Amino acid sequence: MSNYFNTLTLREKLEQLGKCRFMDASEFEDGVSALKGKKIVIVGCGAQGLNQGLNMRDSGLDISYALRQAAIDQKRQSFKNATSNDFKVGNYEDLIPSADLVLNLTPDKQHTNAVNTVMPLMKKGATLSYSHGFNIVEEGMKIRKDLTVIMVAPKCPGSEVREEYKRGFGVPTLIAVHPENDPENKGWEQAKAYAVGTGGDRAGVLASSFVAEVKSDLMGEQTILCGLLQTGAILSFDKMVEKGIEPGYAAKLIQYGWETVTEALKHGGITNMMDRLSNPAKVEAFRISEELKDIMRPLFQKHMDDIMTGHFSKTMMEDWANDDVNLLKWRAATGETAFEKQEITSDEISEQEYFDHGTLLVAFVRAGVELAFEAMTESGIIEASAYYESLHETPLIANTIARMKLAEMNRVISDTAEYGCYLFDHACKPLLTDFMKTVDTNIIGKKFTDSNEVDNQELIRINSIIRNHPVEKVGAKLRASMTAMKVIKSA
Ligand SMILES: NC(=O)C1=CN([C@@H]2O[C@H](COP(=O)(O)OP(=O)(O)OC[C@H]3O[C@@H](n4cnc5c(N)ncnc54)[C@H](OP(=O)(O)O)[C@@H]3O)[C@@H](O)[C@H]2O)C=CC1
Ligand SMILES: CC(=O)[C@](C)(O)C(=O)O
Ligand SMILES: [Mg+2]
Ligand SMILES: [Mg+2]
Repeated sequence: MSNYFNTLTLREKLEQLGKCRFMDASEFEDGVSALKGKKIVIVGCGAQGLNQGLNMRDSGLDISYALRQAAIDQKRQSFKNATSNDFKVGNYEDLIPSADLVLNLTPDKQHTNAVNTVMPLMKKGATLSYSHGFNIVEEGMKIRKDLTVIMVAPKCPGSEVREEYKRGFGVPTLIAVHPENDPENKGWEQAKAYAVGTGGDRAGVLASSFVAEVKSDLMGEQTILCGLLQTGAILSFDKMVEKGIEPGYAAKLIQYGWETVTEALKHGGITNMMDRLSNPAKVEAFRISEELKDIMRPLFQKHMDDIMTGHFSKTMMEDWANDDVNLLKWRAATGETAFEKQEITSDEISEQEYFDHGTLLVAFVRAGVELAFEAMTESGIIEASAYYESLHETPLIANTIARMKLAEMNRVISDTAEYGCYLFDHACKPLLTDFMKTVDTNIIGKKFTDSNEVDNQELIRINSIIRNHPVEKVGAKLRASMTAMKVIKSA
């Protein structure tokens, strides 16, 4: 097996990277009918497996779980997840041969192994599905020619896939059909029905490609979504403690601060998030975020380049082959950080105080979202995809930090995302050493200033730069269509 992306010609690479079409609601009018009555078997019952299955069953589909015999015998978490939710569970021999659609929702590092075990048992003409294209794109997995290969990739953690569905909504989703495996021309119909089953169609579906999904997904999770939130959390916490802010307060300001400031981002983009600051604090946050962008731009570009060349996946796969030595070491080290161990105060922090005392957090988010968006679009990823992978998903990841700090984020995201998150964090912290020396409690921990004096011309100039960034333009369009979909639903 070899890297599939690297076997493509430049023309083919650009064509695949540029696949991104926002699908119209009318394209989902057939609902789940292409999968109605079909036997859908999910392999793996973890973060995505359980939550996608719950949604699809509620949408009227026939779901069961194929688990490894050992997981059944030992009643492992996957077995408990499935049986406690009254799903039918069996081993591969029991369930795979009669499956019309097999959803491979095992961790990426297990895909080659899992697919090689499952594929010989699959009936002729069945469909194999992924929620992340790593195995196909980075490992070059070849699938039997009679099988259809599709992808339905929710742009968020598994826990939020379920929460959004229960709210009557869904999460933006990328769908794709592997061009090498669509012998009966049924891939798109099935992928669309699957996206309706998980509720994704209510939030927005992009007709994408395996290539575009993998390259953008890896970039988002390593940089703004997980990596930068981790780096920003640790550095901001340490700085506050060093400057005498009460540690319990500092930890709470970070744990819930990301969630609070990115909630404003979710509703009205960077413009609205920055507007929640006082005018002088906004001017300062803008200045700092410009500085942060200059410092971190080379690192964001390096992550994008290493993802494109296959260097990232090659080195991560070396760690897989080495029993995850680095992943496990880095996970343990994260658990030992002062931020992670600090108990938070029970004192209340008002919503506005998170902004007023968190100027630096806002600056980190603006810098990270814009840099990730810019690095992706400069490399051929289309804007809507880049928006979902940078701005849209940041609040969903911030929600996991609010629940139980970085440990919870790193537990819920995939192992692939977690590995890339640590990689970025370890490179980013030293880059910011000099910058952090300039940081004081006026931008993290306390209010920037009590005055509201500001230069009109300066404010106008800054507002215009913020509002005219391409992520704001595409964001306004995509958010408008999400609201529209919600309205249709409740009518
Ligand atoms: N985590 C997330 O939020 C997101 C994940 N994805 C993608 O979804 C896929 C699944 O990831 P995720 O949900 O994080 O995975 P998890 O680690 O949460 O779950 C993995 C499940 O697979 C089972 N499993 C592990 N190894 C094997 C194996 N060799 N053979 C069969 N089953 C195995 C485990 O059960 P047991 O060990 O008990 O057998 C467990 O139930 C990945 O492709 C990931 O990139 C996409 C978007 C977001
Ligand atoms: C949650 C998600 O979409 C990630 C970050 O891509 C992942 O967990 O792999
Ligand atoms: Mg993702
Ligand atoms: Mg991912």
